[in-house]
Amino acid sequence: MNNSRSPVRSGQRASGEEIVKDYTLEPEHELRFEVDFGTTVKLKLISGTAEIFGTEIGIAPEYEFTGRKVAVFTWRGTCSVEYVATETPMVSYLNMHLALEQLREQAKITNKQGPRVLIVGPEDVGKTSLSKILLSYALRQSHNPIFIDLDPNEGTITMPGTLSATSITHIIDVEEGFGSSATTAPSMGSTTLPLVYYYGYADSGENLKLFKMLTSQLAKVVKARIDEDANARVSGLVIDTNGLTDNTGYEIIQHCVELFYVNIIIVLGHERLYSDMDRLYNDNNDVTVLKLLKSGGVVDRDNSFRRQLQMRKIREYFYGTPKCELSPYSTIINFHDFSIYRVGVGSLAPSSALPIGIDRKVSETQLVKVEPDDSLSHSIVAISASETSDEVQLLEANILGFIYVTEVDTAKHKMTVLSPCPGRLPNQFLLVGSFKWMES
Ligand SMILES: Nc1ncnc2c1ncn2[C@@H]1O[C@H](COP(=O)(O)OP(=O)(O)OP(=O)(O)O)[C@@H](O)[C@H]1O
Repeated sequence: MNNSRSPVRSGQRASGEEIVKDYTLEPEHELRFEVDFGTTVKLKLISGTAEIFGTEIGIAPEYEFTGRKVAVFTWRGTCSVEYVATETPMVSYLNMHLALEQLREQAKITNKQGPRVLIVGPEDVGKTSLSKILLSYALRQSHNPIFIDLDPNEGTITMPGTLSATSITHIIDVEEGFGSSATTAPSMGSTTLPLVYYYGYADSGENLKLFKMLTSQLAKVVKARIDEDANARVSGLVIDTNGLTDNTGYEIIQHCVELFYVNIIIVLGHERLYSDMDRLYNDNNDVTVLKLLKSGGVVDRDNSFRRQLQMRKIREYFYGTPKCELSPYSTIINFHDFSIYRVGVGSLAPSSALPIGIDRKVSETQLVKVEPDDSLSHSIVAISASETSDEVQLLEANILGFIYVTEVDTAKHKMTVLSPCPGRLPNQFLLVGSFKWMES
């Protein structure tokens, strides 16, 4: 087989019928394919080298994809939609990585912090994919950057609705994404990663005050980790965000730049955002604003596809993936052993439901105690690490894990919940957000 080309075989199974297709990729070409939920595409590299969002794929294994949009790229050298693309921005992404590596080498010499990269842009421009590429390339060069996921929509690391940080110490799995690589990262020093906060909303601007509060907490812990871990300090940070192109988005970007001492802002696929950021940081010598092209392969995902992605992520938390199945435990818990809270305005009854003359002033970060009833059924509930019921502590505490409320029995004051581990829940303080899931 010609070493400068990478033949790839893909097979799609729809209603039991298997179609096998062979593709030969020229150097710097990309095979792109979209797989619907309920359909499976298997992919096998026959010879040569290829990668998926920065992670190299092997020749022997067969990779399976469902509900995914994928690009197989080869330097040397399919599906409901598939094609071979000759124009990809991968060379500019590689150059970006090389520039970051130079900054890491400089940081080693000066014993300073490596690059702190913030990736911004509108929805569906490939921000998460670029994060994966930059992180995977850094890992291949024995660096372990910290990945900060500030996109609560998908819950790239654990659950939708979360804000998290993890150290990248394992390759990012091409089938499972960050999930397994992030949660198997070893903890180092006193600052354990992955670190997860429960924000409870899908959009970072939905409860801006809470978002800022949680990201500030996250930044404190990341800073502590960087202070005690020289490799993390040199490797730097890659921060992924969700679509931030309006005024609230600009506020979030500036907040993140300050919090994480960001020195490189990468704007993907949005001219106006680039020129606004460039103007904003023009006088700031510490921050460089760069623009990179959006890959032609990035696909818009409609609300229904995004919802399916969220549901899959929740399912995977409890039941694992085909490669690593988990068996969650169903447990009955008493109402009086737990305190359940909701955060913010959206959780409250309308003012018209309050007694006449009672005024209600609710802050976006006010906690409201929830008395369990049927409305709690099918909710995803986070177990807080807080040691007390103090409002600030509860809001600022990280998350120990999640449970799913299967059923609420108000007569017996009991709830049936699904938990990833057997035995008692690790804490009595629970937080409920806006995410519901129907176990099927
Ligand atoms: N080069 C490519 N070829 C094919 N599909 C791609 C390519 N790059 C990204 N995608 C797919 O496009 C979709 C959107 O990409 P991605 O999640 O990286 O965008 P995003 O900007 O992070 O989105 P969000 O708005 O959720 O933050 C994903 O399903 C991803 O797998």
